[in-house]
Amino acid sequence: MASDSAAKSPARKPLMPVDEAAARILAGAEPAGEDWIAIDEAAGRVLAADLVARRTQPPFDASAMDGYAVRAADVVPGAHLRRTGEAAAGRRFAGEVGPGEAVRIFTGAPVPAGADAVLIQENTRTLGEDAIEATEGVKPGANIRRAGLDFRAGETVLATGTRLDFRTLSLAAAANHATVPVRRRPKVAVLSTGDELVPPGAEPGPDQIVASNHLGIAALVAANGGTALPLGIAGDTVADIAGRIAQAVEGEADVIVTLGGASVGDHDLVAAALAREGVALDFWKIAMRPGKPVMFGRLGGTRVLGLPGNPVSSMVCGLVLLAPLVRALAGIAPVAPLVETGILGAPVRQNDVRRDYMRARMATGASGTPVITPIPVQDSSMISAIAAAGALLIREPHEAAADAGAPCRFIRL
Ligand SMILES: Nc1nc2c(c(=O)[nH]1)N[C@H]1C(S)=C(S)[C@@H](COP(=O)(O)OP(=O)(O)OC[C@H]3O[C@@H](n4cnc5c(N)ncnc54)[C@H](O)[C@@H]3O)O[C@H]1N2
Ligand code: MOO
Repeated sequence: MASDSAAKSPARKPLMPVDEAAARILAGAEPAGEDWIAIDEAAGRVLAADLVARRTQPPFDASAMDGYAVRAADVVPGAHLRRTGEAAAGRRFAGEVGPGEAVRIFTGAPVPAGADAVLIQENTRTLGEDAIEATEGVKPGANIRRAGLDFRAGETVLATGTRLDFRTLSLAAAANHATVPVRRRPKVAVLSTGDELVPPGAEPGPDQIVASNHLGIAALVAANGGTALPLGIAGDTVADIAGRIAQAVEGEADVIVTLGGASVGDHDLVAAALAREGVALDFWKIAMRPGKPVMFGRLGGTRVLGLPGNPVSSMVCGLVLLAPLVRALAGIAPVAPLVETGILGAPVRQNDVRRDYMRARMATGASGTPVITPIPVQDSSMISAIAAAGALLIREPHEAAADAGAPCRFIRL
């Protein structure tokens, strides 16, 4: 954009780099508070303390296969063994396996005393009710999971800061925790602004559109460990916007996100409303495209992030600036989105003063390298384009023109 060129307006203060804005937003952000919750409710939560195993797993030497618990020394091809009982998962064989004996055993059952191997049933033949013939030998220890193979009582199985996902939640449960200490979820109040907005499903007037940004932002907040609190849609008046911000502060939101009204038009009133509520702006406008008019300030312990209303601007700012903050407050590492490298699938022009996050298609090249091709129209109103994009191609301020095949950096969507 020509108006961004420092050369054409030498007196203008340079825009703040995205990384500095992100660092200011994150300054001092750390997880606060802890809840004890039932393990059934804990998926997606973050441990606030180390978890120590409350039992040993497996708690006994257990069979890994269906077959016969035997003394390995007895078992050679053709050996006949007396079948003396049965051990199933949950129901052990109380006796001992003596010389020339075999106990029918199933996967997960405790291995009876006296046995030192499990002969799989495929390597046996049944000789009536009470005897079997081995068709193969077996090595001592074969098909036995030793007690404590997985973990032992008293051992730290999960460290503070671990997010309970499908793997770690299972481990916490197996270690016999019915309740777990987790970090409090940061509360993120989300306010849409604009007279033109109606909620999805409503009947918009001729000059109105359907508000969508708040739902995308709420989904992003939830995915990154926070709880989104809806503040509804404020009309374009300072009083309405300020009133809802006051409500969020009263509700002890950790973060307030406003959507729209961030620019310089007569109806862009978020900055004025924030000022009325006593929010000191740390910055307003940064070297980012989309997302230039983003603003940030604090009111006591509450951080206030004003995102631009253009849907793609709000989503990209959400991903690059808001999600890291939510993750830091939730105690989830790493906070920043992963930046990967690939090659360009089409030439790109020399960039201007703003770091660009271009909506792009992602394909896989011959050697498995990601090939990133920016889509032709980069208008920040196009929700369908970002919904279809596979990546955001990152172009640094003033980055030189580059041809297809040149290395590039991107964030996978
Ligand atoms: N003279 C200038 N005009 C603009 C500048 C500038 O530097 N000088 N910056 C442009 C840029 S860049 C952006 S981004 C936008 C940001 O504007 P606002 O944050 O004030 O956003 P609005 O005007 O409220 O809305 C923009 C656009 O997005 C629609 N919108 C708003 N909220 C929602 C929502 N919750 N869900 C869906 N769509 C929403 C709104 O209807 C508008 O169409 O300013 C440029 N202007
Ligand atoms: O920054 Mo605006 O977000 O370019 O459309």
